Amino acid sequence: NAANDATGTGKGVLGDTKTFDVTYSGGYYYLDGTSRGIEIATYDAKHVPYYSPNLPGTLIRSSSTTFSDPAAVDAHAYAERVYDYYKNTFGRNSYDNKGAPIISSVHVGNKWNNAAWIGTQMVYGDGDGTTFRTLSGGLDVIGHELTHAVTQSTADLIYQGESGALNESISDIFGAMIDSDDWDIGEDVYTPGIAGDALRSMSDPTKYGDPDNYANRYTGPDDNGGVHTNSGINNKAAYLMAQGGSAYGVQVSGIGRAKTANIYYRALNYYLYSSSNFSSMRQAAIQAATDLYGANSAEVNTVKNAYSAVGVY
Ligand SMILES: O=C(NO)[C@]12CC[C@H](CC1)C2
Ligand SMILES: [Ca+2]
Ligand SMILES: [Zn+2]
Repeated sequence: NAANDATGTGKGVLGDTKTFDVTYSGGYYYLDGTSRGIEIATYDAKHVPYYSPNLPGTLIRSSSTTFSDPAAVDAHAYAERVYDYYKNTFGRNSYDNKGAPIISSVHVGNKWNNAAWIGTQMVYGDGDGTTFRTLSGGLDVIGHELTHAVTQSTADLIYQGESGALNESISDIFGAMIDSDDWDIGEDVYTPGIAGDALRSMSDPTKYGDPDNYANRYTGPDDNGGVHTNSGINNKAAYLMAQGGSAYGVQVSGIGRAKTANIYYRALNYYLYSSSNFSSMRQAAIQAATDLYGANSAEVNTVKNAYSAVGVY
């Protein structure tokens, strides 16, 4: 209850100090905040794998309000940031819009170069220190993972083929909207020894070998039919929608991040469905923009041009 609410503090993965909600009980402060009206709690998995029945692990506590585990500090503080984004931007109360608790486990697996939404909670690996540093250190990664939960609660896009690529792209789009200073994904945790690179680029997916046009999509079996690759096609469309630009001879005038986020959020909630493909993504975005801005609006025109620019009709 409010009486036990307290403010914790600690250094994150990149050495920055942040504060977050904790609860005091019996001589300890726990990474378990309830001041937002929902529970946000962070656990130490103690290296069990992401499929272990022992998840979430041990609720992280400290004998003072200072927390010394950077992975936990960022997982907890960034979960609050992502909750606040969805609540403040769209009025959405947690990933299910019904106030579901947001549970995260850090130190999952052994030097695991990954993070995931496992259907019930978020899990973060520590990385091997070369390919990744501990993955909760990226706000866009946490935004990406929690958006998988939002997608699961709305369109529930099937995680393979074109619907799977859209599932991945929706997570990248909102990860980039929340981590709002760039159009890269994972830059804060990817290859700590190499400056300036990222796992994926939305402004130029081809920079990291992902397609930026439907004609160049991957059609093989790997990675559930290339869900982390073909996401580049829709990521490029979203980038062009927000920032403007030209691709493959098509000019797009940008409508900004906020309107782009509104269009995708509305498409996700009302027009996308589990087997949506890229063509239905185009239609869903046009319909959402029509609802929001009018049939003959500049916004609708931009949506059409953005999808034409990436070869999606
Ligand atoms: O795209 C992803 N999951 O679907 C990633 C892979 C590395 C970052 C953490 C999780 C992004
Ligand atoms: Ca980023
Ligand atoms: Zn993902």
